[in-house]
Amino acid sequence: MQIRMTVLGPHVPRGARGSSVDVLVTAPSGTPLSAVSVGLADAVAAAAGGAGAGIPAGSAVPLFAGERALDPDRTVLGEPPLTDGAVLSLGAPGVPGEHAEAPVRLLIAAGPDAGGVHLLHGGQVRIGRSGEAEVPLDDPDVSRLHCAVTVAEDGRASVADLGSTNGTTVDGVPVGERPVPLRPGALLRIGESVLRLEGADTLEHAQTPDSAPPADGGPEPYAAPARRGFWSRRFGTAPSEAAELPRESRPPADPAEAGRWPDPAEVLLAALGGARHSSRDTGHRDALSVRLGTADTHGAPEPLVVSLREAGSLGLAGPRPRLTGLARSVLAQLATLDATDDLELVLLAADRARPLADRLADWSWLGWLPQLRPARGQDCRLLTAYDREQASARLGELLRRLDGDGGGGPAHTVVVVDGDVGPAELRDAVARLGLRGPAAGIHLLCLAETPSATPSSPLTASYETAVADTPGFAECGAVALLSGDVASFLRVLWRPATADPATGESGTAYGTGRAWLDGPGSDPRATPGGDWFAAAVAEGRETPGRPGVVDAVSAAWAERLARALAPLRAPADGEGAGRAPGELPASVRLLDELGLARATPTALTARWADRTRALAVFGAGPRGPLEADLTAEGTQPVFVEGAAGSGKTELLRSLAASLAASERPDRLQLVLIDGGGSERGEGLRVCTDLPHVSTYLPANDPLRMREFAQSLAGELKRRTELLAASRGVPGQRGGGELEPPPSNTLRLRPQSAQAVQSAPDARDVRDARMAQRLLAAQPRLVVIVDDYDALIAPALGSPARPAAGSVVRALDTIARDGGRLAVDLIAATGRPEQTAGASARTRAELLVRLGAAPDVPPGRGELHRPGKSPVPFQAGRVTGRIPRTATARPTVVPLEWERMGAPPTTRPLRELGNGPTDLALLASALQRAAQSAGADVTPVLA
Ligand SMILES: Nc1ncnc2c1ncn2[C@@H]1O[C@H](COP(=O)(O)OP(=O)(O)OP(=O)(O)O)[C@@H](O)[C@H]1O
Repeated sequence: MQIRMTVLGPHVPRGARGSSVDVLVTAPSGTPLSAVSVGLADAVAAAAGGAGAGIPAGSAVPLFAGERALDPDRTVLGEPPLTDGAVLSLGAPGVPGEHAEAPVRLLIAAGPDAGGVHLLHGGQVRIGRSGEAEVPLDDPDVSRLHCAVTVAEDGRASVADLGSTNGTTVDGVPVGERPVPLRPGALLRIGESVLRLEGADTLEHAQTPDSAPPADGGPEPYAAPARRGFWSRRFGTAPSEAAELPRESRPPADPAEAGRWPDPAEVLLAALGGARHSSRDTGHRDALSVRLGTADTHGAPEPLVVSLREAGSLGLAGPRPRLTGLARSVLAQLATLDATDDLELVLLAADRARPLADRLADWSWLGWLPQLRPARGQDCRLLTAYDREQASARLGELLRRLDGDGGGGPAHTVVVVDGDVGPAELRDAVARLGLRGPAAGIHLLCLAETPSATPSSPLTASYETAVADTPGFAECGAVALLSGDVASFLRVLWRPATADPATGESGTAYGTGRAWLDGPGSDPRATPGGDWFAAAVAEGRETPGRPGVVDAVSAAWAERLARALAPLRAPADGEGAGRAPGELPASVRLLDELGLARATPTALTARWADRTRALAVFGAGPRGPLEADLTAEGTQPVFVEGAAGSGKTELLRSLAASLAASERPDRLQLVLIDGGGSERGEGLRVCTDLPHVSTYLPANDPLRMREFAQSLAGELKRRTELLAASRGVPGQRGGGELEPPPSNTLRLRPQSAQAVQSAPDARDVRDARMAQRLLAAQPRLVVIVDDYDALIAPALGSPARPAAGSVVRALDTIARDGGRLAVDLIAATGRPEQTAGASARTRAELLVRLGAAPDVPPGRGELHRPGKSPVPFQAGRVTGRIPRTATARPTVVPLEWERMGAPPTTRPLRELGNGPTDLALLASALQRAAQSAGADVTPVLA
């Protein structure tokens, strides 16, 4: 399990360098905070430049979530408040959280510093540009101390101007220095900002019956309505048909539409509400639609909306930081309002013209969003690119989808292209995505740094600069250009829609857009570049006809929103909805699939006590570990087919290891056979340290092979006779009352271990109950055979040749009768044509095909069962060498956002070629567990 969180250092002013660190915690689920608290403290100390940062030494490092002290032994990683995106403070309580009981909230609904939600507890708050203001507002047209809002004890609010330069209005009526009432819902305008009060009664009203408590229940004490409630309040049930969005958004005439385009503050509240899904799924009429700002229509703000589905791609141009503020608002809306599982976000921020630190400051907040996690098997930890290599990887993944390699995964992808991407081939790749992407559900959000459009720098200049500097900008079907002295205005322009030459219809914009974008010349008006734009400006075709005020939000706002969304995970697939094979990991550790990342003797003893079964774990399946209980009916023989190098031997080792982890060695024994002898490398010999292995037979020596075959046949016979005896000899007391075993298994429990220690020859057992007890006490025997084909058809001159037949015959008996006798067979073949007629194959209940598809990693396979559809899986790996630290204890490593887009193989957890293998770790832990359990092994076979 991996959790990303932020740890704030003690007594360091917020924002000071090194005062906080983002970390990635890797630990088995259920790990208490105490196991990582020292690691967290070390990470903070390292970020602050070593010791002396006021961090208490030793293990007793107090940690807080907000003001709340966390009990290190009772707070568990992965559970609230220790979920993805959490913020902890070290040594001292953190900043107190806002209190949900506040009677009134002040929302910054629109403007260049939109999104703020301020809880008013009563008394006066001053609003202004100054740091002195209780509600600071980064709006250049707002005075330093602009106006004051006072909440009386009865919850009623009033507002007064504080002698501002540009004045204050409430619902269009100017406000002087004498306080006037400010009712919930009334619009308070100062500078370019719109503020709105929500009273306690509005809040209660907003709570709908399906509101869920916040997902983290932790340090964010907002009383926001849950997201589901939020949407149902506005839309009722989600419209399922995609209706066309009006190209020019009009003020909603229908009051039911009033909340259709939530302002940034409402978006934040929706995110903090923490419900799992928004109802804006792919079929929703407003899916992928975003509000960019507001135009003033008779004093009422009218949303400026662009649908990415209609525009294909959207270009934003203007000076920073307003440009980034607008882009954040757009992305926050998509991440919050569109269904999490339907949307994927990708960031390309590899423009070397800007220092990496600036790019990280702009974008690291995105890293917390669940929509940036790779869900289509992309080779990275986040869908981000901060350098050319990562940009090339991201673009490659996206372009492959244009070529039909869709895979499973989210329906829509929005790619943020922040400035240039570098070499010509990458620029071309972005342009291709801009042209063909929308038809495949891939939309660009192109950001270009340009001067603000002013009388001295016309719109066309902004557009030309944007097209020249940011690839993909020329392909955008709609562009929003920031304008005005301080870039607090914006203009939205659309490319002219043209009829589809094929049908003559003007369908959705990207449909028609594609027609003319794909081939310049297919429409005479559609010349690439700025001609359409110049024409639009000349014709005054901006939409709407006058500038609006931009919605821009701060980095802190965006990070807060993203952290709130971080713990949202895709829900489990519905029954029968398997994951596409491409989504399986390229490699998995068996220990992770076993839930035994820390293979300690205690954990193993607990596992043995917990499951007295023979659990064979194949690896990672579409919905968690793929496993089979060999004591259940219809699970053996297990037969594995696969070409050389497909991972057969490793799979057999994993099966052996998982069986050993599921049952005590005195109750389950492993018999291992390398059918190709010992010349073929390590084979199954590496498993012989597992205390369960009673026999290892490399097929080299005919003498040993014959002895083995005899002893195996003898054991099978003994068990067959015991079984017959246990079913009772007619006429004998008690015999007739016996029930047959419930399945093909011997599940009977031994009543006394002593009774079976002196196990007499089965023929001497005359009493059925005694026979039953004896049978139940027989250890289960699992025979695992690699290179079975080499036994069936030994090479000419092979030393195994004279004796192979006797071994094969004994194995045939197991394939036929083993289930009843608690003897199981697992066999693998590299030459399926040689083994097609073998009983193990013809009777196989579980058939594994490894490497069935081309170009799959070793260990990728499918499990076939008669009459069922095959299940894809990635076999567990046990002979990988992983640094001991990774397996033995949880780790805390600083998060390097700029490296999250690189292939995960470069992370410190990769196999290093030193340290013990997982198999060796497991074997030694099993030995110790067996010792302390007193589980002596008396090999069943001679
Ligand atoms: N599940 C796995 N995950 C990662 N790597 C694997 C996995 N299984 C096998 N490999 C790697 O693939 C290579 C081949 O594996 P293995 O020897 O198990 O294949 P095989 O099918 O038994 O081949 P052969 O028939 O030649 O013996 C080895 O280098 C192994 O480390």
